[in-house]
Amino acid sequence: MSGKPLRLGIAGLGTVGVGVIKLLHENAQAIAARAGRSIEVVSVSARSRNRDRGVDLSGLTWHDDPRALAEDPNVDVVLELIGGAEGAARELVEAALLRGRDVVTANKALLALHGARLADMARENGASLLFEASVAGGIPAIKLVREGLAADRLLRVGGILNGTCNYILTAMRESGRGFDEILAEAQALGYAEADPSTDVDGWDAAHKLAILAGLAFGRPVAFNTLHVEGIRSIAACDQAFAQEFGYRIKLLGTARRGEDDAIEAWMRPCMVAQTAPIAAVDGVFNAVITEGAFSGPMLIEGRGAGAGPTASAVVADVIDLSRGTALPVWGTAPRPEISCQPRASLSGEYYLRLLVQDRSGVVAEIAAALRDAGVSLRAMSQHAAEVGTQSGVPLAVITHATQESAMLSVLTALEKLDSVLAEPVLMKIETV
Ligand SMILES: NC(=O)C1=CN([C@@H]2O[C@H](COP(=O)(O)OP(=O)(O)OC[C@H]3O[C@@H](n4cnc5c(N)ncnc54)[C@H](OP(=O)(O)O)[C@@H]3O)[C@@H](O)[C@H]2O)C=CC1
Ligand SMILES: N[C@@H](CCO)C(=O)O
Repeated sequence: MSGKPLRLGIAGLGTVGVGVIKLLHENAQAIAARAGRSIEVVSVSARSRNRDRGVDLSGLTWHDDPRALAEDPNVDVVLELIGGAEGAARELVEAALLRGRDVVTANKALLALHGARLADMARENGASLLFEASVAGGIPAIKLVREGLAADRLLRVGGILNGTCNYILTAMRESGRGFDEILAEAQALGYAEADPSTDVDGWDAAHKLAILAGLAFGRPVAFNTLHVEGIRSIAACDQAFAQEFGYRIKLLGTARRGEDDAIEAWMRPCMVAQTAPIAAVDGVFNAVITEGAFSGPMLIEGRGAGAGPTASAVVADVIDLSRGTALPVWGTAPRPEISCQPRASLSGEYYLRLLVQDRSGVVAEIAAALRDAGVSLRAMSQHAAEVGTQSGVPLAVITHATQESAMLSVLTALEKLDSVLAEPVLMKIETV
């Protein structure tokens, strides 16, 4: 074991930052044995200096400005655990990389939006940038794709990448209650943020998918070309229809390699068969799926968030740096960003749910809209009006395989019908 410790500067002392300090303390011996030397925290930064964080910070250098960690001569590795694609987090990471200093981060927004530029900065300055904790918390998703499957030609990556959404969808299904009620419960339990939009509107999961896709296909994807939908529109009746048709609803992300290496990538609520392995991934758990031309399909399930799982991934990156095993950011020499194919080019079976007037001729109007777009029906069901709701009944159809462009035409036609009382809900039926 080397006599010289590896010295860390930690910016951000919230859930993850404090989790890292606790893990380094509680598992110090095993970590030092694996890293080949001891790992020491020497400097820290957060907003509020006086907050009791439940860990002993005495003897550590405190920086009010996290960017000072990039220049602190006693720091070997900077840990960015602040969060956010812009502001202090981005400034710190860029400042550290520009000085050739190695960085470990858990920040998926930063990587998804600025990964291409950060990879260039890391390469140009001989620094490493590691981010295992940014995707699916404690699941070693990045190592799986970048290292374990390095020899394969990946055809698909994705999975369930947001624990808050998976918790909400699971609780809705199990209890029959609506989205708003379960969201409030998730907030009370500390799963969802006070402003839950990053989670429930799909952005957090989409950031993670973009990172996985970048690693799988050896180049960053242009994040603004990903199709992103959240789960706010899912109602109790959708859960009931899903059950009836033999499906479960999951916020699912997929990035798929198409012909000529074009990339299809989306994050959206989907129907998956009740018998599919991913349908059984419930509650706050995440699952990462890969499919390689040589390795075939794979699914890993685990805790995608929380202090312990996330700190475990952060410290694994630190151990890699200590061992000298860090790799290029996207696993290969940097290549330019690639755009995802437009939504209209997708295809598959679809679930379409409407709230419609309960009168003669309505089903014929809807069937005509589907017929005009060349969409064939596989199944249809109508439920009684929910007690206490306004007039209108939920009606759902399952289509045979079709182009998404055809389903978008159907939506346009339905907008013009007086019999359709609310915005339709369209979900892809995904075979995983
Ligand atoms: N929580 C989780 O389960 C997971 C989180 N992540 C990622 O890890 C990162 C950290 O998340 P988490 O620990 O939950 O976040 P928290 O909100 O719990 O902590 C953020 C920390 O950053 C500090 N901070 C905020 N702004 C500044 C600033 N301008 N200057 C200095 N310090 C600042 C805060 O200081 P103060 O405490 O003084 O307010 C706080 O200590 C994020 O990128 C997140 O996406 C990834 C996987 C899972
Ligand atoms: N908010 C995320 C955890 C951080 O990645 C989730 O619910 O999965």
